[in-house]
Amino acid sequence: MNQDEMKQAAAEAAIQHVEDDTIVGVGTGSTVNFFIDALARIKGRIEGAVSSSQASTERMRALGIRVLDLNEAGPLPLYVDGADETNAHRQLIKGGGGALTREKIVAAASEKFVCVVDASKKVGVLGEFPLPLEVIPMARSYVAREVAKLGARPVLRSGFVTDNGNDILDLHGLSIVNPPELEERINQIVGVVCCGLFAQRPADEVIMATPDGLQVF
Ligand SMILES: O=C[C@H](O)[C@H](O)[C@H](O)COP(=O)(O)O
Repeated sequence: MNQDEMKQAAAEAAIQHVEDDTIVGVGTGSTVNFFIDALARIKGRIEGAVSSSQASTERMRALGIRVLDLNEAGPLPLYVDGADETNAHRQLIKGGGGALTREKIVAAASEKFVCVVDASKKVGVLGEFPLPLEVIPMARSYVAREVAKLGARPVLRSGFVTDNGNDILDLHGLSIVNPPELEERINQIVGVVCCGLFAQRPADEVIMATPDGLQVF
């Protein structure tokens, strides 16, 4: 199985969590794109979806999936999304595609967060993948100085603007031994819109595709 086949296997396995006549929260990225394709095949069974990015919205609309505003959808039973890294505690780094803020909002508004990944995403300690922060543009230098005090090497994602009109700082060089604590500290820095650590609210279930089959934890 190559990496794309593993992403597809994990994403398609998440379809079993989708219940009839519900609104599904949908994440962003190459793994979730396989989930969207699978969701399109059962679109007659669901009421619609809430999207976490412009990219996912466009893909779902092109496939005929009804996309609703989160403010009109109410609490969601299920959110399905990928991740850039996961540890054994289902704590995640997300935001490689820059969609972390809307992803965190939709995840928070959902009862169950199912994360779909291939085996390359599983790590012992989070932080090898640079941790994305969405920041208000006028605050980016201030935030960069503050996160440097935490041991990070912040790099501005050049030429990238989030769906919310903000910048992304990617934090290199972190070995995140206490993810909830770091998430809390970063959340307190003025100018940070969202931290790509999903640790205070980890995934409820990770479906990980490996060359030998699916693992669920
Ligand atoms: O902003 C992007 C999201 O957090 C994605 O879920 C994450 O980057 C994983 O994406 P992919 O499935 O393409 O590896």
